[in-house]
Amino acid sequence: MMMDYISETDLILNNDGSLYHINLLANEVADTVITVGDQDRVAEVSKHFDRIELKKGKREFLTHTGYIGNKRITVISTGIGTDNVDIVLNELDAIVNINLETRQVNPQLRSLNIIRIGTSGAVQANVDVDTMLVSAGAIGLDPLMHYCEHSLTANEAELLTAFKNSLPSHYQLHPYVASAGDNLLNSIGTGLQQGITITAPGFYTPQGRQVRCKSSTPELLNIIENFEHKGQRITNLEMETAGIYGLAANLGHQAISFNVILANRIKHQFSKQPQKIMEASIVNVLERIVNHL
Ligand SMILES: O=P(O)(O)O[C@H]1O[C@H](CO)[C@@H](O)[C@H]1O
Ligand SMILES: O=c1cc[nH]c(=O)[nH]1
Repeated sequence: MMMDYISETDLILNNDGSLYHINLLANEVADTVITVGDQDRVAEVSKHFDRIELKKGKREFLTHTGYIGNKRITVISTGIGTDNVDIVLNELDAIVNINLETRQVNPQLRSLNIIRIGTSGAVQANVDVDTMLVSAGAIGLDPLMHYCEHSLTANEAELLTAFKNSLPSHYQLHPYVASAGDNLLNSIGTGLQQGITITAPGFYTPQGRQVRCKSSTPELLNIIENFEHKGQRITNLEMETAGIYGLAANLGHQAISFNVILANRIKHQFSKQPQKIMEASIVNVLERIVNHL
């Protein structure tokens, strides 16, 4: 009997042997993977490649793999939210760490560098619109990591307890904590403003926005702005980082999230030049990858 056989319904392959959603084969993923939310941002990244060897896509998951000099890079869109992060990270991991013919985990595991370039809203007055911020850690208010075994460092556990204690007891929120990969934080993440990022399971009421839906957590933004733990503050809100950090750690990959700050929620400001600041941020992150990875 084969050991640890992963069944046809646990890991679904297309007829060409590619992964069900992301539609990629084993040799089509580089060790350096940039994730972006927006499909249109994939080409905004790959236009800086010297050579593109692959363009493939299915649903919101568009992938370009290519080279800058000798550095092979994959850029893939996740779409919005950690439900999509679950798909992209599990399928990327399956491509590099599972033999798709025998359906067994490879004896030698590959560790990817997973680098998010996304947009975000600041929750501190001193985090300016049109700047870029690295998430040293993330607090997930989405449910993803509650379905995956994960252990916490002492610092992560303390942060989680402190954040839980800051929430009113009637809030139905179940936070988790995950951190950036140390190797990436200390290489391509240096020299930029850093902070704690909250990953929300939505853009409107889950991020404290008041439009027509009446919020059941009206103090949330204020609590987030004023939360402090050992001199650390929550800096920004978005919708993928905690899931990427949690799953990457669980699967043995390194991850880092670069947040392009388009909104300042405290000052009620929104960028007047989102494309321009995203373009500059992409160039900045690609230079960091080429020079330090
Ligand atoms: O710009 P992206 O990468 O999509 O990231 C942010 O923007 C989307 C919301 O507008 C969410 O996905 C959020 O995380
Ligand atoms: O405020 C913002 C801006 C971008 N993305 C988010 O999720 N929130």
